[in-house]
Amino acid sequence: MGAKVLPFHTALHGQLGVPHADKVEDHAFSVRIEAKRFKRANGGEVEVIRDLSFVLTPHTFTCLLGPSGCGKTTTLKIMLGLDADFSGAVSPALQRARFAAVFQEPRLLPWRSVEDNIRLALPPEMAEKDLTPVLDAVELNAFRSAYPSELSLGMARRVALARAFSVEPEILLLDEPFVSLDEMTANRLRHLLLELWQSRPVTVLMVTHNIREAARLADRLIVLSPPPAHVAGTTEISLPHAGRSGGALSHLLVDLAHRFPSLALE
Ligand SMILES: Nc1ncnc2c1ncn2[C@@H]1O[C@H](COP(=O)(O)OP(=O)(O)OP(=O)(O)O)[C@@H](O)[C@H]1O
Repeated sequence: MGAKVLPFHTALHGQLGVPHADKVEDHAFSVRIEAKRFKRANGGEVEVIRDLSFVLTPHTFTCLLGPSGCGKTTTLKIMLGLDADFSGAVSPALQRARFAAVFQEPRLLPWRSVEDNIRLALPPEMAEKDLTPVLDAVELNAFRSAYPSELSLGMARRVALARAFSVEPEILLLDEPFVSLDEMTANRLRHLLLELWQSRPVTVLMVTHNIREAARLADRLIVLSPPPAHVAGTTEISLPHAGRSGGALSHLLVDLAHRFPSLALE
């Protein structure tokens, strides 16, 4: 199955004041996984992904949803170049892009301060970068000299977000970054992510199980099938983010649950 080119999201580009690309194909980030298999301990193989293709339109916020074990993390790993053992291809634009990734575990070096954890991720040309704005954004300036053991999980996740944003990525991949946080902290971080995403052009792909989270953050959802995973459906969410609360959010969720019944069961 060939890569699908999905419609260019002109409304969002207008909203963010981002110049239109001449041709989507020049800039879009495409992923085509014809097959991904894992070896089993008994010597057999299991096919986790088959004919999974999607295109990320630049500067959009996409959520990747699907049943547990369908290959979402594996897809991110392939995109990050951490798993090359698959048949298919990712677009050259994707391979060239500056990446940042945020995982469930903040993955901070315990022997380094907050500031050093962020600074270590910077490319050489940004070595002297002023980190005050990004630390202000995550409200951690007062903790820039603190060590990870002195931080709560929510604070450590904020450091991970700040680290990801400080490298000024073209693509930000997030793998359930807010799971197992209390709802208030998770909401604060979602809001922060949205603000950071709106503050500069970055293409975001976030894996989540949380349909409510996806409905609040994404402007596009990609829903995967059970394994071997392929794209079961995609949908655009055009409702402005500021309006995604109360009755409007409930309507959106009902509509999504109707369109993708498997998500309602997650
Ligand atoms: N290194 C590995 N070796 C063998 N099997 C693996 C390996 N990594 C993942 N798998 C298998 O591949 C399948 C997909 O795993 P993956 O972590 O990508 O799923 P997921 O959709 O992210 O799951 P979840 O939503 O539960 O986090 C699972 O069945 C998993 O057991």
